[in-house]
Order: sequence, then C-alpha cells, then structure tokens
Amino acid sequence: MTIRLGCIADDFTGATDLANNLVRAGMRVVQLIDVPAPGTPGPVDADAVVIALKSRTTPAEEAVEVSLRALDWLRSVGAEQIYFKYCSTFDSTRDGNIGPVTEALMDALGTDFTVATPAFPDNGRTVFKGHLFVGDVLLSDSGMRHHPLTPMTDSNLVSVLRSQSARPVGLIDHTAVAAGADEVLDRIEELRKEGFGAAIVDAVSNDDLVTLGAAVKGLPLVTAGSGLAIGLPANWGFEPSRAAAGLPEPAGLQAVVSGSVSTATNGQVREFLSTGRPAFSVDPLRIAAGEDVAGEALAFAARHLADGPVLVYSTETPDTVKSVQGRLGAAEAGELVEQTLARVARGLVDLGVRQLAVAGGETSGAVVRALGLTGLRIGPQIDPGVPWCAAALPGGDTLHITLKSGNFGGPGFFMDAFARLTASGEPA
Ligand SMILES: Nc1ncnc2c1ncn2[C@@H]1O[C@H](COP(=O)(O)OP(=O)(O)OP(=O)(O)O)[C@@H](O)[C@H]1O
Ligand SMILES: O=C(O)[C@@H](O)C(=O)CO
Repeated sequence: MTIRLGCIADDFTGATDLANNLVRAGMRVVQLIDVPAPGTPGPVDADAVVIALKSRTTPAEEAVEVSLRALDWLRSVGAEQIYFKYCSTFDSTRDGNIGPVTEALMDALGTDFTVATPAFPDNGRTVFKGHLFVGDVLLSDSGMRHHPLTPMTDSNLVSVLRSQSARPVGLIDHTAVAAGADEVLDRIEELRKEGFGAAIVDAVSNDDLVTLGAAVKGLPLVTAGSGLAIGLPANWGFEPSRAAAGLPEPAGLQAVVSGSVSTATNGQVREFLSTGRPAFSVDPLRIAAGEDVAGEALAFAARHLADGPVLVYSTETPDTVKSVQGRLGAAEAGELVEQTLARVARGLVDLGVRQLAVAGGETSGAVVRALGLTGLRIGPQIDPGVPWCAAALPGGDTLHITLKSGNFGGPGFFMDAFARLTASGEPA
C-alpha cells in the first residue's frame, strides 16, 4: 500500500474536514490523533493519512516541533506529498502559526516554494485578489473578528502570511487561475525565480481548486484549508466515490458537547434550545470559583439521556465571552472550559453515550484526547466539512463521533446530525 498524501492538520475538526473531502474525492483515508511513535508502521488500507494536531493556538515553537515530528513519521511511511491543513478562515495567533509551521516544513523537505489558500467555496470561503471572504463579507467583517483565541482583523492574506514568514510571500491571482493549470505553473516558476517562498492563491469555485490541484502536482508541500483536497486526489487517478463512507450501525445514547463560541454554533445552540430538548449551560466563572460544574452537567444528563439527545454547552455570544475573558484571561478561560467539557464527554460515554457531536476545534481536541481515541474512520457527510466518524473506545466499543468546526453546519445541525447517522446508507 502506498501512502500518496500525508496530511498535518492544526486542529481536530479541521482534520476530519480534510479527511471528509479526500474521502469524497475517492481516497481511502485514515485519521490519526496526534503523532504516532517513531517506527509505528503506516496503515495498510489507506491512500492518505491525516494526523490531527492541536497546534493552531499553541506557542509557535511548539507548533513547529510537533508538526516536524508529524512530517518525520509521514515520510517514514512513504508519503509522497505533504498537505499542511489550517483553517478556512486562516486562524492565526499574533505569532503564526501558519507561517512558522509552513517554513519549518519547507526547510525539512528541502523545498523553496509552496502555495497557500484557505478557499473552501462549499462553505462560503473564497479568496480573491488575496483577500479572504466568508460568505458575502470580508474575513475582517465576519464573526471571526471576535474569535476568542485567534481574532482575524486583516482580510489581506498576503499581508497576514508575510507578517508570519521570513520568506517573501506573493500572489497568484484569479486571472492566472482562470487561465488554467499551465498558467498557474508559469506563475509559480516566475515567483520562484523572483525569490518568493510562497504564494496566496485565489480560488472562488471548486473548479479553481481543481485547476490548482493539477498545478501543484509536483510540489512536495501544499498548504491550504480543506478545499484543495477536492483537486489533489485526481493527480493519482482517484475519482469521486461514496464507497469509503460506510460506518458500523450506530447504537447507544446521543449527546452534544459544544465549546464553540462561533456565530454558526451560537445559532445551532439557539435552534436546539428552541426545540425544548434538555440542555445544560456550563458557566466558566462557576468553574473558576471551584464549583463542580462537570459533575452537575453529568447528573443532569443522566436524568435526560434516555429521552433523546442532551446538549451540554458553554457557547455564548462574543460580548459574554469577552467579559469572561476580561475576568479570567482568554487562554485561562479557554483551558478551564475545554477541560470541563472533556470531563463531561468522558462522563457521558460512561453513561452510555455512543453517538456524540462535539462543536469547536479546540474543544474537539480536548474531548478526543480525554476519550483516549487514537484514530477515526470517516463516514457520511452531515454538512460540508463535517462527517460522522467511528472510533474505538479504549474498552473496545465503537463510538460514533462528529467534530463540527465552529462556523460549519446549518442551523439545525445538532438534530440533523443524529438523523443523518440513522439514515447513513443514503446519499449525502
Ligand atoms: N463561555 C465561554 N467563555 C470563554 N471562553 C469560552 C467559552 N466557551 C468556550 N470557550 C473557549 O473558547 C474556545 C473556542 O474554541 P473552539 O475551537 O472550541 O471553538 P471555535 O473556535 O468556535 O471552533 P473552530 O476552531 O472549529 O472554528 C475554546 O478554548 C473554549 O474553551
Ligand atoms: O477549515 C475550517 O474552517 C475547519 O476545518 C477548521 O479548521 C475549523 O477549526
């Protein structure tokens, strides 16, 4: 078995998003949680491996270190091309981590040029003249300007990536992309000769991503959101297929854990609450005061789980989150909530939950680690970028789990997700 594509994703929801697009484009994909120990053999039945990291918001040196370890392992199992996956909203801290990780991977691979595009048109992320749009508005006018850990206030990705990189960053604009893969290749050669190390690439449609996919066939490293995954598998002759999306029959109780504070998740939580279904709100200030909020959430869930999905959420509007951060500190509040929700998720599984929806990338990282999951099998798509997955719990049971990126999914996502799992034999 040859591993064609080795992928390094900077968060857990992003990893399933990428794996989902690769599966839909015909590859067999294995998603691993964290970096396997050196010497661990590669999976036998996979064309692509996605390593899920939690490196988006860590200090840049830590993100670089873990990404290089992931690269070493992927190369040790023979990956032919490396894909560094970041967020479709280019989520960055002040120090990176997209630029530093990209440059470290380039150095390790001995390559002098790569591309960068977070475009994911199926989810409304488009890049034009180097500017990122989220739906109809610029990134800096979207809900991302209020993000608790990675607020994005500059839509010009060339300048964002320049501020994080030692190498010059250029642009391959839509005129080149619209002219086809050969024109993009010419532009890459031009930029390379002029001493650029990377280029933001415009893409406003899936066709643009297919063009870009063909053009970057020979690059050792590509960097992107999940959108570019639409265009890469064809380079090895893969064709879109649904064959890889089968999962075991779902069983057990259903629950949702939401630590995302994104605009879309706020709408989804409101929608869930409007159905009158049981929901428990996690208050960071009470956790900070030493109250056993996780214990209360689990006692609440234990009373209601038999009647259908229960929601445990810390999701709040930007103003409320800001005020909590003002009192506890942003990183401290985030960590407290993540650890509490991770404990809740573990307790829910102990109560018999075997179908779990988790909202938020950082939250998903904390939950998946707390549950001791080591790998995910990718199943049917619920909404663009969000598949159901199956994982083996340490005791051997199967857990169906979906990791929803903050801004993905329709308003009824939480209820739709369980319906979709039940009907998973049908086309997505
Ligand atoms: N009520 C709250 N007050 C302060 N911080 C919170 C609150 N609820 C959640 N958080 C923290 O905010 C962060 C949200 O990040 P997370 O990645 O989980 O969601 P997201 O950013 O909406 O999703 P994604 O990264 O997938 O777009 C987490 O660190 C979480 O613990
Ligand atoms: O690309 C995206 O938007 C998502 O996969 C993600 O990374 C959100 O955390």
